[in-house]
Amino acid sequence: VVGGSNSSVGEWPWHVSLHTILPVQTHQCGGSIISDQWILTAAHCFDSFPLTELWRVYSSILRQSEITNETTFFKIQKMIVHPRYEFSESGYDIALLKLDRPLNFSALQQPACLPSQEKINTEYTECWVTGWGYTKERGSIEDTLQKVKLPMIPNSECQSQYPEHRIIDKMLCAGYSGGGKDACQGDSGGPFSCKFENRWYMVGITSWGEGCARPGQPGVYTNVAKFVDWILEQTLED
Ligand SMILES: COC(=O)c1cc(NC(=O)c2cccc(O)c2C)c2cc(C(=N)N)ccc2c1
Repeated sequence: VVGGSNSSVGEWPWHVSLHTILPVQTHQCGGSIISDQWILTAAHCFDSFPLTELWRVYSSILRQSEITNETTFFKIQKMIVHPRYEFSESGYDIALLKLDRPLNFSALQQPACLPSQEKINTEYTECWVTGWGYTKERGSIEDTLQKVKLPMIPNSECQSQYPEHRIIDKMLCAGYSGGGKDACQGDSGGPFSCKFENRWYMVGITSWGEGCARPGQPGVYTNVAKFVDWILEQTLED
């Protein structure tokens, strides 16, 4: 996250850290708890690491330095990448991870609400992106979970800022025209969370952007409301 600040303990209890263990263990992506056994994240996180055995899921983490060999983690029992995903910029950048065992909800690990289909995104005025990703384009993974408040941008305006891309209705955009605040590499898969009537909704999944925090190059997110049917089909079936 560029231009953000440190989160505090339990501020984003649905935000999890996804690590790969080879060649060395590292944080790769964020994810969000949506039920006691399912994590929502970005499909592009698995482009280079498609094997479930390579991944570990850490919940109730504020700092990456909390993670040691003794820290408990979840393994991935099942990985479902959206069938229409090809690469971030073409959309459908969404995946579901079934954990090897249910997690116990607590103040430090609990789900955010899935948005309702009809709730149009323009109603959200209090949205934040969070993550352990880079704080600048040529950056590195942050120790403390960062947060930054971002305004949503109408897709028409976002499309005009990305003339070489197709900004589809299954994407949403957020950021300041002057840049300076944005998600970045390493924040992928994490939540774009919006508070509405005293509840937090998982409105977006951090997906892509041209560089990070550049003026006129907003962040692009998977529009979760457009995938709620798919999410329920895949997770209630089990
Ligand atoms: C693998 O890339 C990502 O996962 C990756 C690459 C990005 N964009 C880049 O152009 C970039 C950023 C930093 C370093 C870098 O080399 C690149 C290409 C990303 C940009 C944003 C955003 N601005 N909201 C969010 C997630 C990104 C994830």
